[in-house]
Amino acid sequence: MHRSKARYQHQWRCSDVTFHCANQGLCEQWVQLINEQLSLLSNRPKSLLVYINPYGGTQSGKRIYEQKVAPLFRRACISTDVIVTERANHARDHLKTEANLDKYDGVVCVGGDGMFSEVLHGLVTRTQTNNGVDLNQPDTELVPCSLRIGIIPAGSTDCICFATVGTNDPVTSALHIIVGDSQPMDVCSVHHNDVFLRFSVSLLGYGFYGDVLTDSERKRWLGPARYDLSGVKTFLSHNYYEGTISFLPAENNTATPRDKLQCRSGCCVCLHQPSSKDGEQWEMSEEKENGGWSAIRGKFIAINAASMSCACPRSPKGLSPSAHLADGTTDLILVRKCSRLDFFRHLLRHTNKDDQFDHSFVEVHRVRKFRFQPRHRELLSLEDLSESPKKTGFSPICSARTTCNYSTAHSSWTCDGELLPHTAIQVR
Ligand SMILES: Nc1ncnc2c1ncn2[C@@H]1O[C@H](COP(=O)(O)OP(=O)(O)OP(=O)(O)O)[C@@H](O)[C@H]1O
Repeated sequence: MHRSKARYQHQWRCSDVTFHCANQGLCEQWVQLINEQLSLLSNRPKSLLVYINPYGGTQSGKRIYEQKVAPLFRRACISTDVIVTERANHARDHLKTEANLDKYDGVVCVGGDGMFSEVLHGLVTRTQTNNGVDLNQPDTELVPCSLRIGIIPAGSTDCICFATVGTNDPVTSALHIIVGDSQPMDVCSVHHNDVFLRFSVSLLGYGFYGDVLTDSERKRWLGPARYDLSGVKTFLSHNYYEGTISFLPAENNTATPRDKLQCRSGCCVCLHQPSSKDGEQWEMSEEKENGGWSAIRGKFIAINAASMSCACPRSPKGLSPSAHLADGTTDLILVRKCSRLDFFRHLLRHTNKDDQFDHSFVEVHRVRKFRFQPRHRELLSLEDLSESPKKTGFSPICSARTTCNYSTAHSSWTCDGELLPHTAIQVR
């Protein structure tokens, strides 16, 4: 009841307003004047490139676009080029190399968070390539993209749409796109040594969420229900992982992850953060803070970095309810080894009003950068493997001892719903 009410508050609907006038000449003047005024609104897009993932969520992306969104774009006189993707990474590769971006005012993705991530990677990579920026340099300054990305939700979780628009509703998103609304968003770059891995805008999760994703990938045929099944299985496995997490706190930031502020469009915390235009200032303040790195070594059930609240219909507050969309920080949440019951109590707080960080085994830091180093090297030798697997409870049934040890010494990082190939990462 409460949830649907909250979601309804953010829903937009089209409505018709009829003006009456007996004089046809005057009517025509009105129409001409309204059209002239609309064409002066430069933030409204006139031409869009649309990618539809026909297999996202319940496989209804094409129908959603054709029935709910295309008619609105037509009424708003927006011209579109529509590409229905034929394979994973089709949209990313097309944007990276082929798409004639000068033709468009924005790119729209019809799908879930994975589809958004594809479009983000395509656009950001293309912009860096065009400007000669080497993504493998972890400290390089990225050139901002000139095109905006619109999301028409048609995936399983649609967390990025929910966290930015407040609801997962294709009509609301289409109307925001039509009127030219925009919301800046932090983008984290993730490196392994000096190799660029991926960008992240929502959740980087090691341990619990990494394990849920790893398991759910094997159950894709189940559709969105796979997350529930894998969630229960991972919860019962109750694994923990050892490693060292180092981070650079966002010291000058006035807001904290435990204040009750919720970031919304026009948020004053985000508005007062250095923008990419102030890049030089930013670099200088980072230089000064270089000594300010902290390190925590321990056994963790979950390490989560939330660059936005990560709210979704199931968890309306998200993993970090007060995380900001565009303040240049991410909220690093460390859940240390604890009992299964305690971890359950922590998870439950994602769905109710209680402070989810108010547990002795949970800590949260607002950071600008962090690094993670697993205790065991990624390619383990047989000697390393002789150490006992780190488990607190049920062990998966497993015949090859070496495989068991390797898989229990490491989790994987989920990066906005994609698995990373390395566990030792640097994030900025
Ligand atoms: N034509 C296609 N065939 C197969 N996979 C595709 C195709 N187009 C895109 N994909 C891939 O499908 C994956 C999932 O898509 P998407 O994010 O749209 O849905 P989802 O996973 O159901 O939703 P969410 O990410 O919100 O949980 C993406 O990683 C994307 O790269």
